[in-house]
Amino acid sequence: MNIKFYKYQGAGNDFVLIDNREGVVNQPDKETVAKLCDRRFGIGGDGLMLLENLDGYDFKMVYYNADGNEGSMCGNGGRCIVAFAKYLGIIYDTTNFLATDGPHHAKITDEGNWVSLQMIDVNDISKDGEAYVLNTGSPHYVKLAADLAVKDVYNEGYAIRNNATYKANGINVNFAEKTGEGYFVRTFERGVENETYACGTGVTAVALAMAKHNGQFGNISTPIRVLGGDLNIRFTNNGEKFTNIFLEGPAELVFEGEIEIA
Ligand SMILES: N[C@H](CCC[C@H](N)C(=O)O)C(=O)O
Repeated sequence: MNIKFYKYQGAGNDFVLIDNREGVVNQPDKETVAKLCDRRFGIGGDGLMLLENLDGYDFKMVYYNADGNEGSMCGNGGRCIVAFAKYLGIIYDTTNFLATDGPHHAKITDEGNWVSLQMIDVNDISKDGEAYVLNTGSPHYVKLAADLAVKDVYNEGYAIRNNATYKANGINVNFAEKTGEGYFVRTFERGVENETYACGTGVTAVALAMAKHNGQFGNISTPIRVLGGDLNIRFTNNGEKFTNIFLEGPAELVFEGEIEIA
């Protein structure tokens, strides 16, 4: 059977999207997802998303990691599916949709390529040695690093993600380096099991962890550069919890086409 797909990217974090409002795809198996996301044998992407109908919301976001497993929340994917919903004419400039970690509110520009996505509130940030560990919809490990441009992110990230603490459930590993107003961040992603060009829940985790690290309170805005572009995170830290968290950045349709799935 041939299905129509749309390829999006947000700061170089790239996704295959399918309009599943009519149920063209029924819980795709692991092999099908992995093949669609394969850069040589398929379309290529860090993940696959289905946009589905859901009462009470504009749509539901169903997210799979590139390895075929259903993932936790994906921040850049969330921004891309908002741009997709606008492209399909489901929303105009604001939306409320449901993802695996709960309801999300987002705003999108008229041109449809800049999305501000509200993320879940965060109460707990724990420590693992010098690193910070927190859940921004997906689990993240955040560590400050020097000379990040030349760091071996694959091997160091792989070793942390597969150590005794994290091996069973996995974790996304972010390295952050202070630059000017903000940070430069590189991420090894669980479920892709490789470095990606950007990770939305990851840069959100970095911004929150660094506010804790630096003892910053009140309304904070943190610009973050990643391999695939620039993102911004706005939030409030009252000392006990982080609220009003918004992940902001580009989301673009790259191409669309048809592919045969079993
Ligand atoms: N790229 C995503 C994260 C995907 C989550 C996935 N790697 C997992 O932990 O299941 C983002 O922009 O937030």
